[in-house]
Amino acid sequence: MLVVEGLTKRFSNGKGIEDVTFTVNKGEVFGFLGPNGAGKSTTIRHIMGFMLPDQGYASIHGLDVWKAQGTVQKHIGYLPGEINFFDGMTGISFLKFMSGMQGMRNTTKRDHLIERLQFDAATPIRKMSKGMKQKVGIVAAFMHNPEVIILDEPTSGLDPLMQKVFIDLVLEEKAAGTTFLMSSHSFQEIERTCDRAAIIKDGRIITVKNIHELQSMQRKLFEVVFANREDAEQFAASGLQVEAHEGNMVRIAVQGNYDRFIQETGKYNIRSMDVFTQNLEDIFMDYYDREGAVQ
Ligand SMILES: Nc1ncnc2c1ncn2[C@@H]1O[C@H](COP(=O)(O)OP(=O)(O)OP(=O)(O)O)[C@@H](O)[C@H]1O
Repeated sequence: MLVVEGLTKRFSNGKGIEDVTFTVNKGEVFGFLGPNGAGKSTTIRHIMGFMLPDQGYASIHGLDVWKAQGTVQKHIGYLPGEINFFDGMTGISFLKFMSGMQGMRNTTKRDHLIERLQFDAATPIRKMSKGMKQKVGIVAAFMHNPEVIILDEPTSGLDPLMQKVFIDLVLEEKAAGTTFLMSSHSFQEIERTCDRAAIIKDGRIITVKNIHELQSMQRKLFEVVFANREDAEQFAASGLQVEAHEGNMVRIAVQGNYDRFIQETGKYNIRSMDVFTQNLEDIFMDYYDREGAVQ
């Protein structure tokens, strides 16, 4: 459905993207992950046909996004990373304007989305918070039932409840066969929605992983408090990866395989247990540190 092949753009400051290549199949949700400045938005702007690459191309439905910009954009819903709407409009007047551009008359889906995202669309955009603007942008990207939806950090500015609503929306559209490309810093969002994800750093794709591989890259820290000190000591000496040990508390790092951790904890009387999950940035950094060179 979406093909990105050798996409290269060098800005005059030496930054940009280099030989970015991946494909997204119909009905797939494809994540695009990487630290700030890695090249996610630049790649997405090329896919939208807003920028002419120095080399390579992107195509949707077999149509080159640059050459067939007008046709291709009819199939796409797009949420930009930085939303600059027409400040003079209200949310609803902006959405009506966008529907007009898309030649869309049926407003059922638009109204349904506004209801799901719970915001007052009559508010002037200049008075909207970042989260509210983000909601307007999400409605604009979804409301015309596009075949492909491209989202640049869709949940930045949304509270946890709305992030969940957004995830549900993506899953519903995915079930209906919509194809997604989504850049994100949120592991939960990627984990809950994506089939595969590309990791980009310094303008280059480092790797493309399926969601299970990605999950196995995630390290979790378990902070276990034992009923007595001796148990804590024995547990800490059991060969698991101990990050900290103080009195009755032992903090263990687990990556991928939980079996041994569960076996060991099962032997003792435990008073409490907390789990801390690594965020995406930490996973990238760990990954780059370990892998070093580009794969
Ligand atoms: N028009 C431009 N002119 C010059 N440099 C640019 C331009 N657009 C982007 N860059 C640079 O290219 C690199 C990639 O930027 P890009 O916005 O694609 O990163 P990103 O992965 O989307 O980051 P973030 O997570 O912060 O949104 C950055 O170093 C950025 O400063």
